[in-house]
Amino acid sequence: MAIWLPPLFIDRMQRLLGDEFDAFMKSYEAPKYAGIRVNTLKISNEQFRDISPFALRQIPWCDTGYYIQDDVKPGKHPYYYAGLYYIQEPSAMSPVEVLQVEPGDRVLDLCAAPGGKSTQIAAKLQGQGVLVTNDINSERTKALAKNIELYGVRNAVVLNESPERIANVLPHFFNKILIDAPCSGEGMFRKDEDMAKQWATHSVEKCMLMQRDILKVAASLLAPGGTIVYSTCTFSPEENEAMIAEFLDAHEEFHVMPIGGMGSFAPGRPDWLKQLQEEDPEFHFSKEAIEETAGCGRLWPHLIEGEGHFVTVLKHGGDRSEPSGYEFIEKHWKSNRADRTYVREEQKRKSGRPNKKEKHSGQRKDTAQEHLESYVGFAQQELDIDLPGITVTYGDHVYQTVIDPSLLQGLKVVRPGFYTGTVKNGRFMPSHPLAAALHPEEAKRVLELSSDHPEAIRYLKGETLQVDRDRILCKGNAEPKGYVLVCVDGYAMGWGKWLDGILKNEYPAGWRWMGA
Ligand SMILES: C[S@@+](CC[C@H](N)C(=O)[O-])C[C@H]1O[C@@H](n2cnc3c(N)ncnc32)[C@H](O)[C@@H]1O
Repeated sequence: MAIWLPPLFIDRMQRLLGDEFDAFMKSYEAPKYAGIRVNTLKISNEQFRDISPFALRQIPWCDTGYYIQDDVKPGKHPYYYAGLYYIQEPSAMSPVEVLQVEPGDRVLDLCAAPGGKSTQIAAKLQGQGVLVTNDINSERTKALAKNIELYGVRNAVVLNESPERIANVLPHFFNKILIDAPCSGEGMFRKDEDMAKQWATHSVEKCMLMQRDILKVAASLLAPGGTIVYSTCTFSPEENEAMIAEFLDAHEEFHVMPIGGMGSFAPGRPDWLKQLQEEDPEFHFSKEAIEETAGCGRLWPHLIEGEGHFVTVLKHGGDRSEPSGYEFIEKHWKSNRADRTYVREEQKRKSGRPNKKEKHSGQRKDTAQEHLESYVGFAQQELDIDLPGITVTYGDHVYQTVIDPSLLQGLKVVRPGFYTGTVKNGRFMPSHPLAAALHPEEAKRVLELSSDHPEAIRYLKGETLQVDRDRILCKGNAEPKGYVLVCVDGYAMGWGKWLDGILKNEYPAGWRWMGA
């Protein structure tokens, strides 16, 4: 056998799988599958297939997902830095596919870090609607925010919260919710041997407690007629079918929308639930709930080309015409906003909360207003772009947001919206996420680099480049001097500032190309 597996896990799988066990064990000798998913916020699926530096083979359950050879390094190409694709394990692409996100949806990704599935949801939204992406682990939300920004997402809010606290402020707000639950990770042992070693610590029992709590709250976040997708990357029935049956018994208005037995999804295992119930008095499910779990979907490493996954679509039977929490909130927001701009005044001192003197003199409000004006001036002069939502300032930072900022008060907000830039000494400095989200036709000045030329990597390493005036493509009557959107083969990577034949590099230090 190629990798070490916990003996207790082997015993359990043998008992559960019976005749299938040998084929299952053989899958651990097969190589793991590598995948990338095209980021259609930046490039169409067809265009990417035309320019892909790697040989691509379609993943059956995801239109924009492709197997790549295990020996290529997709993280070492300028297209990765331009956010053209996300490197993702093939089976991990399935939960968002079955959530069936449409432009305009209000989607919550409750356990989102580092953001693979959030970037997939954002691509499906195509900039329309709302994505609230959350993780309870503050360290992991840093990677989540970075991925949202690298992939050019304009309509997301990033939170670092418990599901309960989100439900307190946004009850019944979302029409689609993804719970990619923390789990014991049994399906990832082939991909990541450390997961096998840590299996005892991330025990099935501990994970069940977290999953149960998260599922319990999710129902109060969903609008009538909405959909919850629950997924794990583990095999144990306790974390999968048992969680679903328990949820169904507690929420009679929900049903499983069957996917098991369709396409690549093997059916759920109601027989395993019956067995659990017989062996352990802690488990008790209704007959109906047990039967419904046949509609859950399982991806098995010995049946498909990918790792182990469990996916279930839970549909709320409520009438879609019933007003959702979102409709109440939206009405309140519309009646309370005079124009498209909003000044957030009661921020903490560090990020701009007014001190007593400012509050009474109105000085803080003036500063925020000035920041807004300097952003609007920049946008009018330098961009050709129409962003959804409203502009807000948090201290010196300017964001565009699609959610009423007053709703987020009291929550730990990592990004209140799309971070467009910072105002320093009265001047608006565009952010890197703004550049990453732009298409060349939305910027006044563009420099095109080629992925075949070393200049592209030199730019990504943070080097200053010598660039002749005639290489800066200017729109209308713009002059080459100023902020330039630096692109690779037509796709934005970041900013540079051009003056007299020199392009000052604005690519942020923490994002740069490392190594050769
Ligand atoms: C399987 S990972 C998510 C992977 C992510 N969906 C992706 O595709 O990149 C599970 C995540 O759940 C988070 N988590 C654990 N308990 C949570 C809770 N109660 N509320 C929200 N997130 C939680 C963990 O910090 C972890 O990042």
